[in-house]
Amino acid sequence: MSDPTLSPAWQALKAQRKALAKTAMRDLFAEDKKRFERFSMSAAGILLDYSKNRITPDTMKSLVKLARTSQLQTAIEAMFSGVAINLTEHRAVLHTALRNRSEQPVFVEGKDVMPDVRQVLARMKRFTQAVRSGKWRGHTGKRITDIVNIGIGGSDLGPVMVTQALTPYWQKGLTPHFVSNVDPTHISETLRRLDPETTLFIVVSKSFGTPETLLNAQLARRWLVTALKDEAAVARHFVAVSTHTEKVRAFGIDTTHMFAFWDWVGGRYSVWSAVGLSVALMVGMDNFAALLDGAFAMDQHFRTAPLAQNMPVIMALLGIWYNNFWDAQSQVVLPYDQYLARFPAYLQQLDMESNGKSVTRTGKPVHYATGAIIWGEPGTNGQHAFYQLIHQGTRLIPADFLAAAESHNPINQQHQVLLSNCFAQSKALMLGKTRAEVRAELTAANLGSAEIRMLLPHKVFPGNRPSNTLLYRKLDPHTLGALIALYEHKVFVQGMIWDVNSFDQWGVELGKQLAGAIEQGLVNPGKASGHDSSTNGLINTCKALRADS
Ligand SMILES: O=P(O)(O)OC[C@H]1O[C@](O)(CO)[C@@H](O)[C@@H]1O
Repeated sequence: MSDPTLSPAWQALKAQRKALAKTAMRDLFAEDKKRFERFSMSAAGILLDYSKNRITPDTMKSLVKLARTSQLQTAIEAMFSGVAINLTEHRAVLHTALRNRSEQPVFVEGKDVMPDVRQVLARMKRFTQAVRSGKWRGHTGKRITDIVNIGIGGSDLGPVMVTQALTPYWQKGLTPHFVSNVDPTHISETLRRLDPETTLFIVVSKSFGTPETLLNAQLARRWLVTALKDEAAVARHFVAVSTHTEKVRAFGIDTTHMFAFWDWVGGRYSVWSAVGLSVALMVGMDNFAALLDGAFAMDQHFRTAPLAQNMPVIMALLGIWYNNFWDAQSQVVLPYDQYLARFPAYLQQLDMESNGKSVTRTGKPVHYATGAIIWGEPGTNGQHAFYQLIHQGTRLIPADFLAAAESHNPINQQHQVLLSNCFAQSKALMLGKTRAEVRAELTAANLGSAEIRMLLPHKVFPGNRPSNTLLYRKLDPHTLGALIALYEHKVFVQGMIWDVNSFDQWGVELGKQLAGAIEQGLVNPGKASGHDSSTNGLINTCKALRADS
């Protein structure tokens, strides 16, 4: 892949950015009454309104040209058809096969993976039915009431986000828990509330070598065996999800109670596999299948729609527009949907672990910005916390608003209040409030001229702050599946254009390596001296503080 910044499309975009520097979106809206129709589209039950962006039809044309320059269509086909596009790990990237609801085979190194995918789904179905119906019982014969997913990163964030998002579909009498942090407080506080006789642990780890997960799983295992006074109890209370049968066996989980997935599924793309077992237990396999269907619908759209009408492509290109041409450093995600409270956290891993890279796929340093900082909170909470900075701060922060037209909890008019806040925020960000408007308002409020002069600069909103709005009927499993797939593909498109490998994560390794030596320093007696002075100082102060207590 050649340097994207050298392409004519990149150069055209630079010129357009200059030309648009003084253009206000409020004027673009005034000039074009059809701006919403022009810059909105629907796919898989989701409407994307991208009219409140600093774009003209020419901008979009150049952005699409940029995508073409990156041979995006070829790359999309390569991903879907099992080419080993994760070059540093020599792996195919096939989360799309996990939700391939067609009869089409998907080949990895000449082998159709679909029979294995379907077989695991069938096993998940049998298992979830057994637990949900009470056929699968704990060691002492009691029904399972609590499910604890032990995993971290992709083995936690997907399951927890999706489970929470689908709360209205939960089976009565079952409660989910998620333990991820190696901080013993996390597992301890969870176990404190649980009854070992009725608790089922799902240990989820692609590698089955992640210390956080294994330590927490060992603690849980000890807690169970101590309480039930029988090693054999593990068989009825522990299942595993992993790609590593041997390691699961070595840990002491019967591999007949193991659900497999494959190394062509990245951790942060794995909720569609047996990694989603906690989701399937809570919402049932039919709803899990609807989640897969929704993702498949978005996959079909992504694979077949022309680039200019392709929702993930448009979102990716808009992200690049702000990231690389307007120097935006972050992207805020604002779900006006309480069920999506963990969606920003989920997207942080999806996006930042995928595109937080500074070398190209062939290992050359990049000289342009890549992955944005992703953050966010559900509306309206964010409004009362950090929106001040988005509206009047010095930084440009493109926003994604997400909202459902219909609530699962239609009480009084409260959902309309939520929606009106959502639409008002994107309108306010786009319009802003000019000096003249503020002056007129203050004058109408009968303020004196000195007071008006003092207040005026504080009350001006620059506006022209970009946002997308994603609107759907209701947050059901199908819609959620489509929504997640939309963001997955957005991340992929950006990675292709930036020419980074979105599917490895070497950046998490160094800290893991160093933690081992530091742990020795904390555990061994005597003063630590083998590190830099800061690290030695922290270890030794920690020991001194402990000795004093
Ligand atoms: O599922 P595993 O192998 O325990 O890994 C957990 C997480 O750790 C990471 O490798 C990064 O620390 C993530 O990519 C992954 O989702």
